[in-house]
Amino acid sequence: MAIPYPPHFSLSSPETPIEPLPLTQDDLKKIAAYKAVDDFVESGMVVGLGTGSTAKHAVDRIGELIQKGILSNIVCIPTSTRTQEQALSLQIPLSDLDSHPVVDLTIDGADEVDPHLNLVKGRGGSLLREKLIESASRKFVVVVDESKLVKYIGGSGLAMPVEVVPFCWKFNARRLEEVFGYAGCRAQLRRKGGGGDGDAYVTDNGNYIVDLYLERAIGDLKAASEAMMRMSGVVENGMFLDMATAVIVAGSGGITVKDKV
Ligand SMILES: O=C[C@H](O)[C@H](O)[C@H](O)COP(=O)(O)O
Repeated sequence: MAIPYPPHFSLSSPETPIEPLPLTQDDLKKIAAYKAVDDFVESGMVVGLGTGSTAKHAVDRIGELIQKGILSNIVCIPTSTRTQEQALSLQIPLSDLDSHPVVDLTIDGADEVDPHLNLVKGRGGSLLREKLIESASRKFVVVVDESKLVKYIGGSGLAMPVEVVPFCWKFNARRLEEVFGYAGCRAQLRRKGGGGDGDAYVTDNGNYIVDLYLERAIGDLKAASEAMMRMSGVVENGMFLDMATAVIVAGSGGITVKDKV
């Protein structure tokens, strides 16, 4: 059941009642991200910082609570250079997995969430560092607006990202199309600016991304993920299976928290 929004997201007050404006998608992202920080982050923790337009709000909130002295003795591990820059600008103390191999909690967004809390991630290009840090996390809390909920992985019809080495990327793109031909797979190199003829988009790790577009369900997700990871030159894939411990969904009717069962 959805929980109504907390008071600090209220758009009106008894003193100054106003006609509530409809919440934008970014408002919903912020609501989910703030709830995750307020409910899960505690002083003394090692916290993984996700990447993307939803995770950005969580990083802002952590920075704010540190500045106010509400959170202390925290060290954070960013999942991308973009998040690292944001955290540095907020004076959030940073570390990495080499120094802190066990992470208490990571908060991150997702591109798709299925009913079993399996995820697609990486449309922002940060899947490899995200999977590394989220796999090392005791808790992995996902924050999304309701548009990210899908019936099955790939069900949005949008990209399923696969990070590949630049060397012979076309060969690997063709192999991915062949292996997932039964799901009507089309593989496309991600390019800067999203156009069809620009330079290849390059990840923080110097790799390329091949986006898979599926016409039908890919079937056994674990088998599909393993099939990708068996290909030389495939570095990581955007399916995050059985990793999320909780998903916070903000929708027009309120916040829903889905826990892993
Ligand atoms: O690489 C990017 C990440 O996996 C993001 O967490 C994911 O793409 C969701 O991003 P957003 O919150 O901007 O929709």
